[in-house]
Amino acid sequence: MRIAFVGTGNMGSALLAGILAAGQDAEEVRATTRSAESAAQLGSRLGVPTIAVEDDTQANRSAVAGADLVFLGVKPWMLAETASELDGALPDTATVVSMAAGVDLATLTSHFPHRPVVRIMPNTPSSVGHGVISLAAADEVPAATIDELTSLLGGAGLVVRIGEEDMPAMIGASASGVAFFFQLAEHMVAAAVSQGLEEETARRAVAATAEGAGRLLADSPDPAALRSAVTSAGGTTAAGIASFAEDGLAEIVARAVRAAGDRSLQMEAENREG
Ligand SMILES: NC(=O)C1=CN([C@@H]2O[C@H](COP(=O)(O)OP(=O)(O)OC[C@H]3O[C@@H](n4cnc5c(N)ncnc54)[C@H](OP(=O)(O)O)[C@@H]3O)[C@@H](O)[C@H]2O)C=CC1
Ligand SMILES: O=C(O)[C@@H]1CCC=N1
Repeated sequence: MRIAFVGTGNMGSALLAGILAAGQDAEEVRATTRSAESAAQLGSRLGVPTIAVEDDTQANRSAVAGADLVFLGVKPWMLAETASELDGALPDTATVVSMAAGVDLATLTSHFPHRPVVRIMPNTPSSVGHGVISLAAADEVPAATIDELTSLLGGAGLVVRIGEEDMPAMIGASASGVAFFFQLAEHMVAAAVSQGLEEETARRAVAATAEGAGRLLADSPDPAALRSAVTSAGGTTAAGIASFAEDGLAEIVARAVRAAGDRSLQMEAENREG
């Protein structure tokens, strides 16, 4: 299967790294970036032929020529411009896969009429094969295409087929959600350092704790039960959990998850109008 990545930055390269590590042949992939510097870095890091638009104004058109799957990893507001640029270069049989937050399937279909269009929402742990990739497809996408895509993306992590109406919740829970875990880790490191721990020690301890928590959750996805197993009555964890409750952690997290999803809907409207 020939694959093009148009725009291969933080998210595109994470997804590509996961797919390659799972066995996708790098020679079958073409990637593009805006700058020559990014293209050189990506090419040497992933071993994928990469062309920069800065070096070759036809880079995106050349990359998609002959492709079966075209991943769009440019910023959401660039989708319309990218679609016009690819007009006439995209093979009739190519499936278009957008990872843009804030561009809905109807808008994608209007940009790429007569092409099967799929919307995915990956997250950055895709680079190490532990991503979450939500997938919503336009009605006319053949089941065999979705199966093939699901199998490819499975190399980068857990693929969850959803209706598009669930995209905002999945953005809050996984695509943006992974950053919420990172932010909690940042605050835990800072708190430990403020109590005298060396920063490097704190970072390593928090990272290993996050990895351990993730592994336990993967085996038994019931966070409340896992938390309960750590929490002795009248003990240290109970003191910390009570502090969280007093400060309204549940509401703080709910608002953040909702804010991410709401912003995606707002962006969808902006990108429809724009
Ligand atoms: N970051 C994340 O965790 C997630 C991002 N997304 C979505 O992924 C998309 C990309 O986001 P992200 O990876 O964070 O952004 P980045 O800025 O890291 O990546 C954008 C990429 O597009 C390239 N680019 C810019 N202009 C062009 C052009 N004209 N032609 C070809 N390539 C171009 C950039 O090249 P250069 O580096 O040279 O500028 C870069 O490789 C967005 O739509 C976002 O909504 C979805 C889920 C999660
Ligand atoms: O912050 C963003 O807009 C992108 C989409 C989801 C994660 N990062």
